[in-house]
Amino acid sequence: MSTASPVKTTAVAAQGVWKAYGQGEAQVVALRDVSVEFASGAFTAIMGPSGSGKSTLMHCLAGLDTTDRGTVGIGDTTITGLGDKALTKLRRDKIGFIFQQFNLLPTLTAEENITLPLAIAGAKADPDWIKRIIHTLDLTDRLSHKPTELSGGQQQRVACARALASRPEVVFADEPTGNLDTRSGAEVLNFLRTSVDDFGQTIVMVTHDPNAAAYADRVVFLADGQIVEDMADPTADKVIDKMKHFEELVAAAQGENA
Ligand SMILES: Nc1ncnc2c1ncn2[C@@H]1O[C@H](COP(=O)(O)OP(=O)(O)OP(=O)(O)O)[C@@H](O)[C@H]1O
Repeated sequence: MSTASPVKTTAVAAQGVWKAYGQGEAQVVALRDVSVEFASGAFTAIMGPSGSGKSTLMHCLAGLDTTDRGTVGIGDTTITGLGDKALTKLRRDKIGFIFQQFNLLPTLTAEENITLPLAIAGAKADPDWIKRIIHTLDLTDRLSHKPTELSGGQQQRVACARALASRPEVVFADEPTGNLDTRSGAEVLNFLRTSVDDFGQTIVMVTHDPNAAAYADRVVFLADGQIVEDMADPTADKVIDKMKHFEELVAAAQGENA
């Protein structure tokens, strides 16, 4: 049964975001006036060439980095200008993260890794919800294992369960299949898709892989710090085709910035 609301609200929004690193001649402008909205209950992929600003955008959206100009909102909270303490609380309460390197704590079991963020937040786990995620991820037999006793695919499925445990407003996934073989990667992507379709989860995923992007509802393409394309209902072929034209897109974006 789908729990997603038929009326799409905005889970994450960036408005006029600029971000530069360094000073003077050495300055790199990573984001140039980026405005983008991510609907609740949708799965969006962010793609673009290396250095196009994907990680910077995700870090700014997730409150892991500050913007130079512009605003970012998560749900009904404007996070721009929040202090460290408020940002930490917001990330803990409203955001789930999935990283390429899994980032599980090696001394804890799979189950402890899944529930640790809730414990740190002092929040009570919803046992039925946790059970449902663990069952969907086929981790029931692995809960007492430590990360070193799990395959890469199993570790990433534990990381998925951890990200969803608090039912966050949005899950940011940074190359979640980058370290996985094709089969394990497909299992993780199928789960992310299921979490959107069945649980109404919002997902924003950075990826280089057109096959991974095809699991999303939408692909936002970045080039040279700007959004150059917004594709609905992607297929791997459509994405590959678009990537072939990236040199033209980059040239067009650079022409506008000249
Ligand atoms: N902390 C930093 N200090 C200086 N420059 C940075 C920093 N972080 C990113 N950059 C620069 O900003 C630009 C955008 O980087 P970003 O990592 O967002 O790109 P990306 O699209 O995620 O790249 P990749 O696909 O290679 O991970 C690049 O030119 C990068 O070198």
